[in-house]
Amino acid sequence: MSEALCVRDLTVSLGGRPVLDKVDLAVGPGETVGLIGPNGAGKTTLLRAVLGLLKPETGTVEVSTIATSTGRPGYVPQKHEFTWDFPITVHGAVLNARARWLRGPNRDDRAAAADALDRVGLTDLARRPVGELSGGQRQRVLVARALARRPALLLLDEPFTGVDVPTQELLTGLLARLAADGTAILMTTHDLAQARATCTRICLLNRAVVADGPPAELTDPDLWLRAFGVAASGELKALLSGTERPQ
Ligand SMILES: Nc1ncnc2c1ncn2[C@@H]1O[C@H](COP(=O)(O)OP(=O)(O)OP(=O)(O)O)[C@@H](O)[C@H]1O
Repeated sequence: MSEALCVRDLTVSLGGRPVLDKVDLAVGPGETVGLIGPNGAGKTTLLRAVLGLLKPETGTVEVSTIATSTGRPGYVPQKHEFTWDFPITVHGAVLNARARWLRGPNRDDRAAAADALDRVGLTDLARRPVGELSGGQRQRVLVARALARRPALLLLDEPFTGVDVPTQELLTGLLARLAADGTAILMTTHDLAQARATCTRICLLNRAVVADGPPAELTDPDLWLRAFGVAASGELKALLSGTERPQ
């Protein structure tokens, strides 16, 4: 398999209700795919299914073995999913992402943690307890934890939510460098401008895949009507096509 991730015909139900319906999605090395859809569309569920945390009703999820050199894809969850009041430093939280059952960290683990902290600009805060960090700093800890595993497939759940402009720029540059180095990236976002700036492809999801293609090609109002139940506004289309907002 040449794709880092290949999802085929994936159907998932939660609490007896269908949440994903026959989803097909592939992400190749070096691609950055934005998963966009309304609240409740199934974006997080799709990431969780890729991580093997949910059992599909039908369909398959294949993650290339190259993409799992450390066992699983890298995963950046939403900030509220991490226990921030746990008494651990930034360095400890990142090193911990490489923890193995019944063995302490080795030299490679320490080097990977130091490199991940450096990439997200947190080296100076390495000794700070995670509970004392701001929202944007916490987001960077979560990214560093994922990067410490040196994944070839990186999944991010709304990485740009609640972060300031410098942190957005840091993350955008970091994702671009990772993609240039061949990392396959799949991220959910509600930030269309950020998606256009960051993603080589956008997958419009509303339980099923409504469209999948380069951002500039997804300007058909009907696609947005089907994905969000609203017509694509001039602003939305301008954002996606990279043109100025119409007056
Ligand atoms: N554990 C669960 N049990 C039952 N239903 C669930 C469970 N988790 C999620 N759902 C439902 O599945 C649907 C998809 O949820 P999901 O979190 O994947 O959406 P999302 O696209 O990530 O939404 P958002 O943009 O709001 O984060 C929602 O209707 C949600 O209520």
